[in-house]
Amino acid sequence: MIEMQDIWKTYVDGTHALRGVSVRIDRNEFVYLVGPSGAGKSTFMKLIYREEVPTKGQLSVNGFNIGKLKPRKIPFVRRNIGVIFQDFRLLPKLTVFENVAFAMEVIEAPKRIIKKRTMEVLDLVGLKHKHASLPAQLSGGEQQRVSIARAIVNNPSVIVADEPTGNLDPETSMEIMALLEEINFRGSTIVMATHNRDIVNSLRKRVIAIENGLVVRDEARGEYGYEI
Ligand SMILES: Nc1ncnc2c1ncn2[C@@H]1O[C@H](COP(=O)(O)OP(=O)(O)OP(=O)(O)O)[C@@H](O)[C@H]1O
Repeated sequence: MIEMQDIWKTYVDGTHALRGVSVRIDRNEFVYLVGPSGAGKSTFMKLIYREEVPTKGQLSVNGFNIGKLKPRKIPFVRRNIGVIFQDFRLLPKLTVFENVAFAMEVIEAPKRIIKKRTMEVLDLVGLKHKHASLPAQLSGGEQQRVSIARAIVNNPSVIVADEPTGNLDPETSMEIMALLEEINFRGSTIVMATHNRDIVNSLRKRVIAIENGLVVRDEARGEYGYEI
């Protein structure tokens, strides 16, 4: 569960990226975050995975008070949150298997379990047969599937996806969405920032619209609502 109460985020240069956001996202929800460029969507997500800390307000993720988190608790909170980016962010010199396994190595999982679980998630995203390939040998859609495998390998309760289909063609985007829906169906909460109006309007879910650092709309089974 994610709960924001009057969250402000002001960057060091004085930019108010969020100006009093209050929102509650329950376990197992699937939420689209929409809004114009610069509205504060990425900031909203960075606060959830604690890449940034709120300037003011209360933020709790899975029962942890993110603003007041002790440094030694940060890895524990992060391992319960999977992050997916528009540009995949795979390590270019590591194979598909190694990219995914790496996320388990950092939490010091036993080798045998790493091998089993990594192959299991590669199977889930349909890329078991490409485990020995390098990212550059894969298509964009395949690279995004590897990044999804990496995000889910530690079984996080929350998945944060920042424009996961931004670099993909419509057909590949739909395949990625099917995968995210499957992951949601298996029990993870998903928060996805997107500019993709076709996806939002066809796969209806809760829509939270942010403009100028404020939530301006929050609808169950909402629409994209912007022209571009
Ligand atoms: N590290 C930073 N330092 C200063 N200002 C920042 C920083 N990161 C973001 N901003 C500013 O905060 C505001 C919100 O940015 P954010 O990236 O959250 O928007 P966004 O809705 O994700 O935009 P986009 O759709 O273009 O990705 C913008 O004005 C942006 O320029």
